[in-house]
Amino acid sequence: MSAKIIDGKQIAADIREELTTEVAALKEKGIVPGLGVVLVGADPASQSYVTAKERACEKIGIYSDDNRLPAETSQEDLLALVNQMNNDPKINGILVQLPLPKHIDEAAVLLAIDPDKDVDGFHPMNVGKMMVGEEAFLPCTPNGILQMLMRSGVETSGAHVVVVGRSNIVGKPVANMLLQKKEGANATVTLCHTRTKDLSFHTRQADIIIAASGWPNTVTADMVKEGVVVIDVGVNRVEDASRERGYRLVGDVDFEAVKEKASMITPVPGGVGPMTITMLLYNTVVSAKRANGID
Ligand SMILES: Nc1nc(=O)c2c([nH]1)NC[C@@H]1CN(c3ccc(C(=O)N[C@@H](CCC(=O)O)C(=O)O)cc3)C=[N+]21
Repeated sequence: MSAKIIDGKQIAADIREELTTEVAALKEKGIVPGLGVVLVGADPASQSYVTAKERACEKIGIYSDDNRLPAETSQEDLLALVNQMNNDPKINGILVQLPLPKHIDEAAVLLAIDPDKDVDGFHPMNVGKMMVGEEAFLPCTPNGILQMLMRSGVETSGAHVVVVGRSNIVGKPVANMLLQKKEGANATVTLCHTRTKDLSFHTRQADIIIAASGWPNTVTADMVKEGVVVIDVGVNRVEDASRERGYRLVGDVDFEAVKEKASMITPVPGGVGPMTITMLLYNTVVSAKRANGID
């Protein structure tokens, strides 16, 4: 039997509709949520993500301040811009697109963002709060994954979740969030990575697999049990001359084969990606409300 496809685009559209209503109500009170976006350099994938984020802001009524800086921008200049946004009352959220050029210390930049405007949830203050289960801005991709599971009726409580990939922006935080003692989490979590011995031993035990390795075909059909729920976080560009853009997007999972064994699976594109952007909008609206003493 073929898996039910979890439609990330549709779930994202549902949440964006809720947010649009909320933003309109804020506008009545004279409040316009604002997002400051910073992109350093001209990486094509980063450019397309940032453009998608700005378009999404515009669509739901969030003001976005677009800052595209040359790759040679100094760390000092970048920190000055972050500081300026920290002090700008029109800006409720700050997003510095990662990765940054090698000459810039990423950790120093993330640390410079006001934790109350850190809508990416990457500041160590928010990472720490998330870890201990305190209220914090939650990172967008992991939070999008939890929302997708919840809204698709997937039971995480007591489920064995196997996460593949230990990045700071997906693997580590999603593992942490799923083991929190709260609704929509309460999972038993195994976190696998490049040094894991016998990856398929682990993935075959999984009720839910979250693939965030950054490589196509990391998870193949022989590595999963019948009925597994598969969340594919990968966004890999593979050359494809038949496409207008010259490439197509594939995830980290062998979708066509795995979907024959899974009970539910997310596609790429149209899965986790649209959820990531939506949770960024969500955090920005929450931040604007907090800044104005609402909630
Ligand atoms: N500070 C920071 N915050 C991030 O949230 C962040 C980042 N840096 N660096 C890179 C990753 C990656 N990321 C994606 C966002 C949207 C899609 C997305 O919308 N993808 C569409 C397809 C987009 C396309 O066609 O290219 C989809 O999967 O359907 C994917 C990936 C955010 N990231």
